[in-house]
Amino acid sequence: MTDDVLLTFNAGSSTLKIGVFEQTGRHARNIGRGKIDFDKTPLTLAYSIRDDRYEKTLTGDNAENFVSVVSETLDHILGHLPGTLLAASHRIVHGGLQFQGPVLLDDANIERVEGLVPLAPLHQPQALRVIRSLRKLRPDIRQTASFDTAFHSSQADIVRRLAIPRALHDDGVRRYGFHGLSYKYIASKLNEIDPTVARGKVIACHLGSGASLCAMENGISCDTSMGFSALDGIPMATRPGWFDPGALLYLMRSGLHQPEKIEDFLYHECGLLGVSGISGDTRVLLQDKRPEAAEAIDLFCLRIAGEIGRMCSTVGGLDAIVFTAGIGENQPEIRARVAQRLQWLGIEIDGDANERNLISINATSSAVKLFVIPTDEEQVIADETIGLIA
Ligand SMILES: Nc1ncnc2c1ncn2[C@@H]1O[C@H](COP(=O)(O)OP(=O)(O)O)[C@@H](O)[C@H]1O
Ligand SMILES: CC(=O)OP(=O)(O)O
Ligand SMILES: [Mg+2]
Repeated sequence: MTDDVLLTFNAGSSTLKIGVFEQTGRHARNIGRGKIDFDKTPLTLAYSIRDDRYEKTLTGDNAENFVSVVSETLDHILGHLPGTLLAASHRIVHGGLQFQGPVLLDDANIERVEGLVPLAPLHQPQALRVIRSLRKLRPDIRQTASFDTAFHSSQADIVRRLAIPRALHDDGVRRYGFHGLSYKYIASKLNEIDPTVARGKVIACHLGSGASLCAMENGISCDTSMGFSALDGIPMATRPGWFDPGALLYLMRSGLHQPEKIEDFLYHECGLLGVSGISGDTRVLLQDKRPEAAEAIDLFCLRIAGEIGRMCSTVGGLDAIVFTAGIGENQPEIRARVAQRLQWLGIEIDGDANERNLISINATSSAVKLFVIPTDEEQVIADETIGLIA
């Protein structure tokens, strides 16, 4: 029997990922994971704790009756927890200027998080609906928040500045950057794997359906590819990455008027899906023989390599590249193509190690080390929570 158990919630656009952790001193140890996939019907909660696996069909509905989804999920998991619940902790994408580290979610902080919805209109509400439902169902459960933007608050003011009038920057129109919980995990894991390299200049590539890059020095964020919103930077599954605002003005004059339509276009119709016309999933595109599929992958790799080049100039060099998240951890072909485009930096990949998804994938002669490190945002949320309430 464990005394204190933590639940983490990572609410994405199509999934709710759940982590179960036990507190061991000042650390959180993972003992379970679960997921609800909102694209699948009937809605099913699948999770495991230690060696036991559970699956439960939910009667609640993603859109209509979300409180009931949370209620059923909570009842089920609480029934199988090997201890008492210390806190329910959430990944929140946007912390704005206010949140630079984890916080307790009291009513005032929930209001502040709510106030940031316009900055992350597709991500923030996903976490908030879980938080609000839990608050309603079980106000006695302590809730905490860990922010994606917080890790980047170390960046120099000039890196965070957009070239627009100063007053707008002061009002918060600036580059924030995201996927910070993932980068924090990568920085700490790299420090275990290769402490010398971790003290140097490292570019981590978080390549999931949302994708970004982060340049770090001594484990501290110095630059990142996402900016004011999670639309900026490199192309993603269905988002374009940097996209000339002049082209957007042109589209608006040509009939794309309503903000909701523009938002839907930018978040759901561009990126790999838009370029290929086939899919936003690299697994599908790499199997497809049509030239549009190959072109989408090629553009993705070109833009990743280009962004790495730009960031080398921010930190003044490069010691290692780390690949992570769904694509970074599982797609050797994409890692190989990015590395090939960076041969001018003295980068050489070890083809065999790369194919096998090993942790270290550079050739011994490579001027830059290359790593594949599976990310774990839930672990960071759990560790931050223990630090917060200790
Ligand atoms: N097992 C896998 N093998 C190859 N590619 C994968 C695998 N899993 C995911 N991917 C790729 O990663 C993407 C999803 O990454 P993930 O990090 O899970 O995204 P997110 O957390 O943003 O939903 C998929 O669209 C696909 O391109
Ligand atoms: C910030 C962001 O893009 O997150 P995700 O990758 O979960 O969509
Ligand atoms: Mg993700």
